[in-house]
Amino acid sequence: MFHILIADPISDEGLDVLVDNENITLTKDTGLTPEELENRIATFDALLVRSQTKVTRSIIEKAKNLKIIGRAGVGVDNIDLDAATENGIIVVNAPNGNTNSAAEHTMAMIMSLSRKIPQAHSGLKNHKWERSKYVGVEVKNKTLGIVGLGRIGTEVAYRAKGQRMNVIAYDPFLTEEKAEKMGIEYGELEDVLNKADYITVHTPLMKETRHMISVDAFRQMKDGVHIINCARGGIIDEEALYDALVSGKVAGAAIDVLEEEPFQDHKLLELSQVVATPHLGASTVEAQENVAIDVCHDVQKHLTGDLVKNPVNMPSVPSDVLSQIEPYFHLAEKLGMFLIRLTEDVPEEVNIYYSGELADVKIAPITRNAVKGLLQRHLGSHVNDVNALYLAGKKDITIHENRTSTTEGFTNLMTIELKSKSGTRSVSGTLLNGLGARIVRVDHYSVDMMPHGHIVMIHHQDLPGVIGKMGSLLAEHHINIATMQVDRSDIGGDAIMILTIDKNPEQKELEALKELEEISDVTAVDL
Ligand SMILES: NC(=O)C1=CN([C@@H]2O[C@H](COP(=O)(O)OP(=O)(O)OC[C@H]3O[C@@H](n4cnc5c(N)ncnc54)[C@H](O)[C@@H]3O)[C@@H](O)[C@H]2O)C=CC1
Ligand SMILES: O=C(O)C(=O)COP(=O)(O)O
Repeated sequence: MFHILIADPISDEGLDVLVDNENITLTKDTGLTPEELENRIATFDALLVRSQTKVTRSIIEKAKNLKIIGRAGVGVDNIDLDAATENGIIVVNAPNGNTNSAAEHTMAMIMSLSRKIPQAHSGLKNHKWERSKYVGVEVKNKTLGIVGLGRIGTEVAYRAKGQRMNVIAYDPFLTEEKAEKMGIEYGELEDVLNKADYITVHTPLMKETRHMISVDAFRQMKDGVHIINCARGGIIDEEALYDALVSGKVAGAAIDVLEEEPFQDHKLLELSQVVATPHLGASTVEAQENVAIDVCHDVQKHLTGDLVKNPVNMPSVPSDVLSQIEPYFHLAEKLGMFLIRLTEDVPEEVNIYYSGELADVKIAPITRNAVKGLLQRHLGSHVNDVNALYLAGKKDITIHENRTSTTEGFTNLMTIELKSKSGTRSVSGTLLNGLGARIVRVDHYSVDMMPHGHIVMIHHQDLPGVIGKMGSLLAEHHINIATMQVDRSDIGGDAIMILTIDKNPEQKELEALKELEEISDVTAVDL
């Protein structure tokens, strides 16, 4: 049974996705204080939030059962992503569902600011007919500067063009060609600041964007510029904005978000040239349904073992690519689990070679599964796809991915090589069409075994009678051999025997095998 805590208001249309699942229980408890959330979180498998709940490191560290945090919206600046990743908790968001609403809200703010609609409305409500006080400006032929031309910025650009505005945009991923195609001007941040009559920000809030609109940025702007922030508080330095408004450098500002929310008492709100809404960019019936449905689908997928569509702390995999690579996840994990048993030394370096069909697919998710398998021996079930690479880094294990053309006759081949102080061990595996996963090579020995069950790997000397002795010894211990593979380097030289047996061997049984003089090493692996 999975327990989901809904800590912010999430649309019922989305929750319906989860309600029908008999393995899921939903607990709605919105408005918890950080301390209350910290005290409650331990029993939950999933947490659903919007922007209001701050999911801090201390909450995450108390969340011993938490597997997924779902953000019904775009911005994840309220979630400590590093802490989530370190603790193997996947974070998913709903990046597409509120784009339109946020863009429409931005346009509404631009128009409100230009025509002083909120101020005039509030005058009338106070029984004041003050037509001359609320003379506005047209937006037609004015230049809108967009900082951050992602989903929302792009939609704002198209709408502004519909209002006959000129648009100039800055985004690290915007090229001159793309700008030209969109019929907008391409600029650096400086150009946007210099040329725009209206400046609207649509970047995420991150280290790089915190206070990107600062005293210095305001200095570069035209006198009488209008500022709009429907993205995140903190992108604009609020002190600098206040001063620029008071000095008249900025004619007006429209604010949907501020650094500290809720913000009913902020000094910016005391200025008549500021119009504000309480973080309403995504607050439409449509957007809330969209984001809730998207995020609930992902939460359900993750809890039932499927891959999610919108991971934030892991690269996402398009579904057509996923269908190609998912069959390899199991093989990769088993190869990692097998290989780590072949050394008692601290792993230092892992090289993963992908060849044949595998050389042409997206390999990063397969690598994560291989590393997960490798680390599980020492780190236990705490390791998962989300934190495998992070934990490997923490243990100073370097991971290299390589694509090669050496297929050794297989249509696909994956080899993992593990380096430690005592040397290099390796294992290769393939997916046989219709027959599933096989381990086909261990170090330089060829084998053909299913990566499944109780496996005993024996290094011995290639002499007549060794196999018989081993068989008799196992029989004495009532151990039945299910499959056996043997390979050797040369006649009478080193040889390898891989057995699958019907039960987990006890230590004393392994010790008994080691006592046979022709045997140099015995390793048991449970896959
Ligand atoms: N007020 C509200 O209710 C809402 C606010 N938002 C906010 O809007 C933000 C943008 O949302 P989307 O457009 O969906 O995200 P997005 O990821 O599609 O777009 C963000 C864009 O910012 C650009 N960017 C990043 N760093 C930059 C920098 N230093 N300078 C210029 N551009 C930079 C990125 O390249 C990207 O194109 C979200 O992060 C969220 O915080 C989103 C929805 C509703
Ligand atoms: O999606 C976003 O980033 C938003 O800012 C919307 O926030 P909300 O879900 O309305 O609290």
